[in-house]
Amino acid sequence: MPLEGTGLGYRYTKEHWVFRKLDIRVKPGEVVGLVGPSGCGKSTLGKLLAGHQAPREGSILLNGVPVQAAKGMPNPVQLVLQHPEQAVNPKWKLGRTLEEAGMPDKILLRELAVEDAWLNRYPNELSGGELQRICVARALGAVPRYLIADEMTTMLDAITQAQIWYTVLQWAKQHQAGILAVTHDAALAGRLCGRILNWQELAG
Ligand SMILES: Nc1ncnc2c1ncn2[C@@H]1O[C@H](COP(=O)(O)OP(=O)(O)OP(=O)(O)O)[C@@H](O)[C@H]1O
Repeated sequence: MPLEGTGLGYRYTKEHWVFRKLDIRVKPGEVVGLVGPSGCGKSTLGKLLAGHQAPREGSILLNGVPVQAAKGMPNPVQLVLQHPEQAVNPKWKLGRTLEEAGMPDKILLRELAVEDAWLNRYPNELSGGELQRICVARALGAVPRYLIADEMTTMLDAITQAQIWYTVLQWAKQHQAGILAVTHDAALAGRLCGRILNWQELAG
């Protein structure tokens, strides 16, 4: 069940293509790092792969068919962003946010050190690291085939970063899910990933 982008092109304005003719393939169970300079288009690519934006050119296929969620089901390609406060509804208590994609099981919540009391709070009542644990729980609770982790732990302290990645990698292994980790941190990518893609090679 590979996730495959072929001949991808995207532009925000008429004049400027962020990238064109980009090919990328991630296999089930693979942990792939994507590194490249600021502004080159990594986050844009992540949004395309997760279906948040449609490519202007090219196709994105999951197991040979266009990526789409079955009716009433969460997207099989989940995206976790760097800033969790931008990814949740500020007016919803976090229990509601978590339930939206299907309540993650208790073991996963415990492994991510999500406390029950947080579910009864609003996003602005948690720290960035606590809120990011909720966002990771929500993404994995959707039981995705692929996780796009876009600078997922960049803003967090080293211990929280390590805890979150440990849980995510264990989960991915158990579920044979693929991961694309977008990061500036080549050392982190080296520790986590079985394969590293350099933007320059990818975008030609
Ligand atoms: N909504 C938008 N409207 C116009 N241009 C945008 C928009 N979002 C991103 N861009 C531009 O598209 C290019 C790629 O942005 P993107 O966020 O994908 O890069 P990135 O590689 O993820 O960068 P960084 O590593 O700094 O997060 C940049 O030149 C950026 O300014």
